[in-house]
This record gives sequence, C-alpha cells and structure tokens, in this order.
Amino acid sequence: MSDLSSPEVKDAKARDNKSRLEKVILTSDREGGTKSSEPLKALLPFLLKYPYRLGFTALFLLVAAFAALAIPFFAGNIIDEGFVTQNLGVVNSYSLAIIAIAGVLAVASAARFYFISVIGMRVITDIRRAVFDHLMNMDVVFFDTNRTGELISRITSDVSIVRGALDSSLPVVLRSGVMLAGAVIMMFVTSFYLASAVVIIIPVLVFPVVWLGKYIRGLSRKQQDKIADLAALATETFGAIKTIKAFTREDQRNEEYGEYAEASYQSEASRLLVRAGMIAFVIFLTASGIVGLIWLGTQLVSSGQITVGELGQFLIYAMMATGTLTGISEILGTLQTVAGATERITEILATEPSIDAAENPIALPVPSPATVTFDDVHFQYLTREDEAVLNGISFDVKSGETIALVGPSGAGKSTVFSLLQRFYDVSGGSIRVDGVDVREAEFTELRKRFAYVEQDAIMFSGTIAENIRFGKPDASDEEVKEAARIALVDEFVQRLEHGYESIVGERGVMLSGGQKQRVAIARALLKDAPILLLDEATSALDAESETKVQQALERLMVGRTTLVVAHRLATIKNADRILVLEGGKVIDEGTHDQLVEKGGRYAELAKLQFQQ
Ligand SMILES: Nc1ncnc2c1ncn2[C@@H]1O[C@H](COP(=O)(O)OP(=O)(O)OP(=O)(O)O)[C@@H](O)[C@H]1O
Repeated sequence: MSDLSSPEVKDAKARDNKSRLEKVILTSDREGGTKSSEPLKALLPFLLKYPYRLGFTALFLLVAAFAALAIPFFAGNIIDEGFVTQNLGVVNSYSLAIIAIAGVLAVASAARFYFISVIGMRVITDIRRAVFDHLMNMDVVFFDTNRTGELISRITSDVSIVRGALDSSLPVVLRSGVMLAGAVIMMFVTSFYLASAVVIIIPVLVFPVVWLGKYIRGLSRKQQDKIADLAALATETFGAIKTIKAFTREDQRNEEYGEYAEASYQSEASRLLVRAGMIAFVIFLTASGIVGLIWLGTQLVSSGQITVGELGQFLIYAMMATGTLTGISEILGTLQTVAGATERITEILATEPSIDAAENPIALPVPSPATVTFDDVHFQYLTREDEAVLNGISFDVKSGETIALVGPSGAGKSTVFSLLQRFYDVSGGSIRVDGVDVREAEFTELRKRFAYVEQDAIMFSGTIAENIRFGKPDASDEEVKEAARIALVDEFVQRLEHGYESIVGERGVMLSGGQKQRVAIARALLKDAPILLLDEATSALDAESETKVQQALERLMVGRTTLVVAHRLATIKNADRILVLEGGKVIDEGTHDQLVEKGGRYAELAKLQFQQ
C-alpha cells in the first residue's frame, strides 16, 4: 500500500495512464487534426495490393492517351494536304485512319473506366473492412472515449468521399497527367518556338492552383468534422427518442442539429467559394493563353515559319494540355477533400488498444475449476484518473459458490465484472480466474469462462432465435429451444404469431423488459460458461415477470459459480456469501442473516433496498 501512494509511483502511474489513454483517442479530437500534408499516401498500400488490375489500368490509360494524341496529328495533315494542297486521296486515307484510332480510343477508354472503377470499389471495400476489423479489436476504453456517431460517420461518409475520388478523380488525374505530358511533347514536336511560349504560361497556372488546394484541404477537413458532429448528434438522439419526447426536448435537439447543419453548410460554402475562384482563375488564364497563342501562331504562319495545318495541330494540343490543367485544378480541389477524409479514416487505423494482449498467454485449466480471486485490487478509469473506484479489494470465490455483491450506487459493483472480463486493466493488485492472472490469459479464452447477463438486456435486431443463438452460434434449433424452455422464453414465444422467428426490433423494442431479460438468460444458458456474472436489473418488473425472471435465473445458476450484483432479496438470501462494497473496499462479508444480526452498514442497506 505504501508504495502505491508514494509521489514517485503516483507520478509514474499518471504518466502511464495518460499515454494509455492517448493511444485510443482519435487525433482530431485530441488536437484538431494532424498537420501532415500527405494523408493520401495511406491509400497506397491498399491500391498496391492489386498489381495486375493496376497494370491493366495503366496499359489502357496509355493506349487511350496515345490514341487521343494521334488524332490531332492526322487532323493537322488533313488540313495541310486537303485544304492547302487539295490532295483528296490522302484526305480519305487519313480520315479512315482517324476513325480506326477513334475505335481504339473508345475501347481503351471503356476498359480503363471499368478497371479503375473496380479497383476503386475494391479498395474501398478493403478499407471499410480494415477499419471495422480494427474497431472490433479496440478495447472498451476506446468506445468509452470516442463518440459512436463520429465513428459511424468516418466509416460511412468519409469512406464514401474516398470512394468518389477513386472512382472519378483518380482516373481523371491519371489520364490528365498522361495527356498533359503527351500533349506537351507533341507541341514541342510541332513547333518548338510556340511550345516554349506555352511552357512559360504553365507555372503561372500551376503555382496558385497548388497553393489554393492546400487551403481547401483545411476547409474540407473542417467540413467533415462538422458532418461527424451531425452524425453523432443524430445517433444519440434516435437512441434516446423516448427520453427526448418525454422531456419534450425535440425543439432543443432540432435547434442543436440546425446549428451543426448550418455550420457544416457554412464551411462547405467557403470551400466551394475558394474552389469556384480557382476555376474562374484557371479558365480565364487558359483562354487568354490560347488567344495569345493564336495571335503568335498567326504571325508565324504569315512569316512562313509554320504551316496552317501545323498551327491547327498545335492549337489542338495546346487546348488538350490546358484542358487537362483545368481538369487537374478542379480535381486538386477534390483531392484535398479526399485527403481530409483519408486522414479521418487512417486516424482510426492508427489508434491502439490501451490493454495489451498477453505475449505468452497461459492456458486456463480444463475442466474449469470456476474460481475467482481478487487480490488487493486497485482501479480507476483512465478517463477519470482522480476517482479511485476500487481501493484494495480482496476476495475469493470458490467453485460453485454464489456471491452477492451489494453496496450503494457507484460503489463499483459493475466495475468488478468489467475487470473480471478484462475490459479494463487493474491499476494495482491482481485478478485471477481459474488460478490464472487475467493479464496472462488469452482474451477469448478468458471471456469464454463467463456468461454475462447485463442489467439492461441487450438485444440485436433480428429474430428471437437469433438473439438466443448469439450465446452459441453453432447451436442446433433443439439446443436453442431447450435453452428457451429453461429460461421461460418458450412461454411467451408460443403466443407470438411467428414464434422464434419473431423480429425483436432494434435494441429489442418489440419485447417487454422481462421478456428481454429472459431472452438474455436463455442466451447465457446456451453459452454454458462455468462462471456466471449477473447484473440484476434494478428496474421494477411486475410481480409476475419478476417471478419468471427469478425462476429463469435460478435455473441458470444451477451448477455454476455465480457472482451477482444483487438488487433482490431472494437472490441475497440464496447467496452463500454477501460482499458489502463501499468506498472502493469490501467493508463486510457474511450471509444475509449474519450481516443483519451484526446490524452494520449492510443492515441499513438491506432495510432501504430490500424492504419490499
Ligand atoms: N466507463 C466508465 N468511465 C469512467 N467512470 C466510470 C465508468 N463506469 C463507471 N464509472 C464510475 O465508476 C464508479 C463505479 O461505477 P459502477 O458502475 O461500477 O458502480 P455500481 O456499484 O455498479 O453502481 P450501480 O449500483 O449504480 O450500478 C462510479 O463512480 C462511476 O461513475
């Protein structure tokens, strides 16, 4: 104890807690976004997984670009030979050549479109799966800290933005890049003098475009953050719709949503304004450049330095080049949005669990002795460092014993369950399950030892059968029905039109509180774990439901070691031992009768809590 309270130890622990907490917090929420200028690079590993498809895309891209570049060359020759020298035979063959090239261009463009769109969708699917997989492996602290709606927004809205870019912007950028290079080369081949004039204009266009692009990226990031705020607010609101209606808070929620939506609109409007300015700038400069070229070209034609056909040919190449520049400038704006979105997605991938898996896990003994030991356990939540929830708790639960945890609200009873399943790590002391420190055991193996019945029975959208089968995915229909029968689910299912195939609704809204609890008990029965963690519901059920749930629970407890956060006198009386928790410590221990006789804190609590 003395070690734990020394200032050095406390400092070291505070530092350790801070670094563990930082690992799970999304960067943008921590410091308003990273300043890294290259979040798009994070997409590369996802793209490079498909070298063949990329190869085909590049091939068709080049074929299409060459075909497009060849057309003006023949067109120039048609002008010179057809108009100027009136050689109509050559015009015919050039025309046929142009049609053949157009055919190649058409096929190559279609193939390029197909390959690149499919890669885009493939990459997006991979990203979505990688992010969800990562989230599934994050610990409870992560979900305590980050808003659900925000996470949903990142894996839907942000991922869609990246998808849009891979689908439409990336092909244009690649195509424009190749076309620009090809057009510039052909311009030099056609007229070195005129091409040099163009090369002077390009940087004047490119620099402001790049500079504005960076500015737009900041704005896009802000816009996406605002959308995440919207999603977070909506998710919370829909999840609490009854409370909101009961407290008649619809207007307030509407107002808040309106504020966020307007803020999102404002930041998008400023981004669009900058982009619009950028487009105007580029169009004006390119148009002026073309006029300048025509003027210069006409001088060269009249002085006989180039032919009319060459000037026509050159102008088509110049327009192609400036056309691609206009496209690129628009897309640079889009790419900045994508960079913002990619950043928000990769931030999720960069988070790490605050709890480390055991490096060399120790196997839990088989068969399970079903024992639990708390040895001087200290604990505070990382997110609330100054509040010690458990302050040196020690107790043993023997095989087959039923232990009731009682204590005032906030005493840390549910926390004991979270620690047992290693949702959080203890700050001091140790917890052993079946003789093995929970930090040394493998997560899945440890969690298989427990059947956890939560205070609010959690239901998943789907049927009653699916909800029960959650306890053992490979259970046969017979096993599901058997569990349902023991947990007294069968009784009410019989009365439903679709029986076990009845839909429970989102979060089980179509079932009553007592029915949900019985489904949760059937689920736990099916899991058939050796240790039962039971967080009894505090919400009052009617007498009949209460009795049914109680009966179902008693059947579930048979032959299992049970730890129960008890709110019912019946449970308390049946317990082998009661642990009284208060101020983060076990302040008393014994059977109900012993503790009542003692007349201490338990007697007071019992009087208040279990009078009825
Ligand atoms: N995820 C969390 N993050 C931070 N603090 C938490 C978290 N969960 C619980 N706490 C705090 O830890 C303390 C113990 O909570 P716990 O839920 O274990 O109490 P309890 O004894 O089960 O209470 P009740 O009987 O009201 O359910 C409380 O002060 C609570 O505010």
